Amino acid sequence: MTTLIGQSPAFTRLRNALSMVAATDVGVLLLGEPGTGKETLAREIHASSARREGRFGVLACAGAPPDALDRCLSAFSRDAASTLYLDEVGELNAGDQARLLHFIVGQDAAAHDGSRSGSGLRIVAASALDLDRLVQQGTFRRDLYLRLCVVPLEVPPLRERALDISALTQHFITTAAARHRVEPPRLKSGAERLLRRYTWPGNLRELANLCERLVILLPGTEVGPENLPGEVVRGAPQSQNDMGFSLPPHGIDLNDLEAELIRQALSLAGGNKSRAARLLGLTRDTLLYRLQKHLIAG
Ligand SMILES: Nc1ncnc2c1ncn2[C@@H]1O[C@H](COP(=O)(O)OP(=O)(O)OP(=O)(O)O)[C@@H](O)[C@H]1O
Repeated sequence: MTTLIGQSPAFTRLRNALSMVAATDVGVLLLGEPGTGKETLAREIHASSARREGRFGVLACAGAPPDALDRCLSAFSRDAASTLYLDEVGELNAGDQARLLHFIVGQDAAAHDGSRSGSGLRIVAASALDLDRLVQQGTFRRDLYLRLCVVPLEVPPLRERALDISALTQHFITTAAARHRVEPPRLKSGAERLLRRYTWPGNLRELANLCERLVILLPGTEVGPENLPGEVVRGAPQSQNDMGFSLPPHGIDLNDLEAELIRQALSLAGGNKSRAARLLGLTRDTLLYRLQKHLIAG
């Protein structure tokens, strides 16, 4: 079982909510980007619940064979108390959505009228897609959504858990080194800083993969910034491109911006037109043409 790492405020809030829902049997919907730890959290709900002795099953709904849901539901509902994790539940086709709804409604009715003996099957669903939007678009049944989503839990992306990055990195390095039976590499402070600054679009999975790569390629050595992938070194900030400039939401006047950049280049180059042209990636002739166009005195 995975040791749950995380002390950041966002993760602590989630962990508290998790222990509250684990004590109940309500439907839980985990919402979060790929790789944020949804399956790990679903396993934690199961392991901290009264069902911990029962089975934990996983169905990846995206691309599942036509009868996979049916087979899972009947196999797991035979057990006394198990949990079924439905990953990417928004990918279920219309037929499977109807079957799942029918199963949940039947189970709830049996619990109410006392005709069910055991504790039934608990469904924990997860989605990286915005299920609410799928409901509005008519591709996901509202009645099923309401049954699955008694408690929705938002799983934060790693970029909102910067305080957890060092502990997670250590954890992934230590466990990968033990798995591969090698000495763990040690991170220099510059490398650690870059890992904390990066925005991790692939979330914990991307960090875990990088740690495993470092363990395999650099066992027992010191890891510096030069050993990290380019995107981590560059920082790849989400809202900015490689130029460090983003178009403001209200837009700009391109003509005015060009004139302003030319003035700044001339100022930086101390009035030297050839140097100013190089700063702007232009030939000297093109710069002269643009100086005339913007009526800028050279
Ligand atoms: N809190 C945590 N502490 C330590 N490791 C974690 C934690 N959460 C997730 N992990 C690890 O991070 C990796 C990704 O987690 P997981 O598979 O649960 O994410 P996911 O959101 O279900 O991914 P996907 O959406 O791609 O199915 C796994 O290696 C898992 O063991």
